[in-house]
Amino acid sequence: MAAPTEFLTYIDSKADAFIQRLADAVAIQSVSGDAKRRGEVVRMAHWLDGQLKALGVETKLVDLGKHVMDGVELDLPPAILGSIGNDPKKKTVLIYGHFDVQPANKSDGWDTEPFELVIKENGQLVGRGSSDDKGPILGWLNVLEYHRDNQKPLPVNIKFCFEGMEESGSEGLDELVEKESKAGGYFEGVDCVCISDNYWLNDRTPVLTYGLRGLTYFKVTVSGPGRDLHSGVFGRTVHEPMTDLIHLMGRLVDQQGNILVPGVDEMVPPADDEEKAIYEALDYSISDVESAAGGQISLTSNKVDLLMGRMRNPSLSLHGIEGAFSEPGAKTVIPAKVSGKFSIRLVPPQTPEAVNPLVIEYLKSEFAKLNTKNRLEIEGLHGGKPWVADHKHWNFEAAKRATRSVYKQEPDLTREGGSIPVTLTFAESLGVNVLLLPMGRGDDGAHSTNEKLDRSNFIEGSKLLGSYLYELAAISK
Ligand SMILES: NCC(=O)N[C@@H](Cc1c[nH]cn1)C(=O)O
Ligand SMILES: [Zn+2]
Ligand SMILES: [Zn+2]
Repeated sequence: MAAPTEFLTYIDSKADAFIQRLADAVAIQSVSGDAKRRGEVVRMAHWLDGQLKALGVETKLVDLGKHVMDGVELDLPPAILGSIGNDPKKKTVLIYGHFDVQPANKSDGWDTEPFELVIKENGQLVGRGSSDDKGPILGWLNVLEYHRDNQKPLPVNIKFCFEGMEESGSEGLDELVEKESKAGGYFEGVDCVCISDNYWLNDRTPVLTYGLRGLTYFKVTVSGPGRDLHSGVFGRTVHEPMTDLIHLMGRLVDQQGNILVPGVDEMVPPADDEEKAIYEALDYSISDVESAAGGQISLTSNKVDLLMGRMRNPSLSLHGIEGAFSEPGAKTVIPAKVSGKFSIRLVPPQTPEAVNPLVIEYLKSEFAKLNTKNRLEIEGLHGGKPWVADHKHWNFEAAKRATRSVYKQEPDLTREGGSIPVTLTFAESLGVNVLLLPMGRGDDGAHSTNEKLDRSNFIEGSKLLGSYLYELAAISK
């Protein structure tokens, strides 16, 4: 059953108001990884809660307790649970999204202020969180607004689960999901789950996503001197922490992306011809990755190898060094304590539990080879397992039908290189199918500078989310 035509025209007619609401959401600097902005994440939770209530959703804010970040104890932002519709004859879908965002500062290289949504002439809506994940969350609100304004019943019952810590390890959420998935819990009766929090492969073909990579994130600290030192006084006189750390970081991954930690790449069985044919059929090219990356830097010119690198192979990325001199100028310092940050994206059968001991043992043995008198500390910051779903399930079929009706295109079926750790928790705790139904394009620049969501993806994407609910209602289980 396609969505009513008046729903589609309503979404078009309200486009400017919907974009203004996105601007209001982007203006709240809900950076979960920045202790100083924790109040903004909480403010975002209250803003979203108010929006949901105004649209007829019964909500509750759930206190997730406290956690320690960078040595400071902080209150976790509340999760929002919501419910609208309770008709036993209708299916119940659980919708997840996150209202926190990655850090962003204009000085990182943004052309405009990251927390002021800019509407560009080419239709791009530029601002932190526009695509990841405020735009998609607001897409669901746009759907609710049509039903409220036109006094139309929703075709399905909806439960919502929105969190404010996804970009920082989803602290506290697994426990909540596990608890509420039990008999008598908030999620009782849920038939399927839908998450809109990833991206198309390119800028033209919609996708449905049935896999995510897992993640394990490390902080490796090398320290020795009692304070920062003058390199003219102490250079070639003491063991320098930065020299040791750079050596360790340089021993993790090679220039072709091969992971040098023994046993990590080897855990993953090679793809056979049948699996390679799946990647060959996807609408993707080397120029898609290079234009999205903003440079001619792809690791290979073989499309299948490139897609396997993103979707079904693990990867190790170096993210940064805390404590290193990073200001403009030429300070001649020997930093006393430096912490390298890196993470590994995991694929089945890898798990953080299986991979972490290999990484820790390797770092220790490489450090021992340095014969340094400095100290090494290794911390696992957060992690999550990879997830793969059955894409032949009726939940995916409903999304396929909705994609055909809104975009007049057949969606590609993809596995995503990123991670949404709670996805597997939903799948395992509820025992139902989980679908990823992205709104944004592959070149949106999520986590990067000048993150954007195209106006057409926001508007057509809102139609897609609504149409999916109608197709879900109509499809046989
Ligand atoms: N849109 C999903 C997403 O961006 N997820 C993050 C999760 C994460 C983990 N640690 C920091 N962020 C991702 O990087 O994949
Ligand atoms: Zn996200
Ligand atoms: Zn993200």
